Amino acid sequence: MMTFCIPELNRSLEGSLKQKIDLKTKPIGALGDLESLALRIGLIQQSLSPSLNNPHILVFAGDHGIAKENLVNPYPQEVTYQMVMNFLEGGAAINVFARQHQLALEVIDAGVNHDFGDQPHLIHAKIAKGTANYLNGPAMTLAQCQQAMQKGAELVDQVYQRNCNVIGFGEMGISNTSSAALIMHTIMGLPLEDCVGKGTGANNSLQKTKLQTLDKVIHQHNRIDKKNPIQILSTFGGFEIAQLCGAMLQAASRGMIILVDGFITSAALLIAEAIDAHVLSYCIFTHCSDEKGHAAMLDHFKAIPLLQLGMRLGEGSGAALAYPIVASACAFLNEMASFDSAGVSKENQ
Ligand SMILES: O=C(O)c1ccc[n+]([C@@H]2O[C@H](COP(=O)([O-])O)[C@@H](O)[C@H]2O)c1
Ligand SMILES: Cc1cc2nc[nH]c2cc1C
Repeated sequence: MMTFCIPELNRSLEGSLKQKIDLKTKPIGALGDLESLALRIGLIQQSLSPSLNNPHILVFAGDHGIAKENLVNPYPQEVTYQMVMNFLEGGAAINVFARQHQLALEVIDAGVNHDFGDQPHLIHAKIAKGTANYLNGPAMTLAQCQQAMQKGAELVDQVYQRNCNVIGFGEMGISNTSSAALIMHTIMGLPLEDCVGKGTGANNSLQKTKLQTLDKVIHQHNRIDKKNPIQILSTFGGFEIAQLCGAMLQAASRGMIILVDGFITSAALLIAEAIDAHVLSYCIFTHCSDEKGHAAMLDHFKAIPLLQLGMRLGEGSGAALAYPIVASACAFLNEMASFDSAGVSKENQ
């Protein structure tokens, strides 16, 4: 069993960071949420002059046994590997946004049901060619789950060793909104219908079948221990979700800034939080996805997302889009003049 050691956020610089922010040439609080963002970045890095180094987006891809039945997913399973090829060729939304904002992008085969052969730019971390169908039993064994978490952690360490201190996580996996909904329902205890949404675009009829199918899955696994996050992850998870979970825990252990994307990455974070709640201190919630359930998840994390654009794509797209805002928070803290340095008068009330 792997262990993570996430340091509790040291708040000793909070007062001086707040003072530095308040002394910038602006009315108190006028940079709104950018100010709390700057404070969070300073606390994570334990610095009054933080810096964002070698930002990365890691996209984990995996397939799901349930997808073959077409009961929960509008798109067929092969779209997962086809989109991985698209990522490698540079044509997906995440490629465009990562290029635009100069973010390094890594694509990981966590468990896609395809032989990619020799793809030099793909990170080969396949646990198996897709999970088992959770209608019949757990999606993966405990050993596979731990192996996946370990692999996710190792990949973060490799990026950390390249001097990266800010990392966004994305995913690709047909049917993974179903895994995320099952995890959300089990951990948060909300009714299943509040957790199940349209995913890639289920129509009303498919959404009904999706809900009925996932209700069956919940009944099938009604003896699950709701206090055992690894059991929940191995029962409902995808390999990409398990790698994300290990990756997030390791990133927090290394004191990195974590950019959380949408519904599925947030479900991975629910598991990570249940393993070590300190992980949340290192997270920046980049956007509120349009997927039903994400807003409630963000409330659970007490998160104020940076963006709300009605997006429900995944791939880390929200994290990439929000990166310039995070960079601006860091930049104003470092570069803005203070009232004293610029000779501007302070308020007189
Ligand atoms: O990130 C999100 O909030 C999000 C919301 C809906 C769908 N997705 C993406 O859509 C895929 C899963 O959708 P589905 O309908 O096959 O469960 C998967 O590849 C996700 O990246 C992602
Ligand atoms: C085309 C397509 C692109 C995606 N990117 C993330 N999930 C996706 C699902 C589909 C179907």
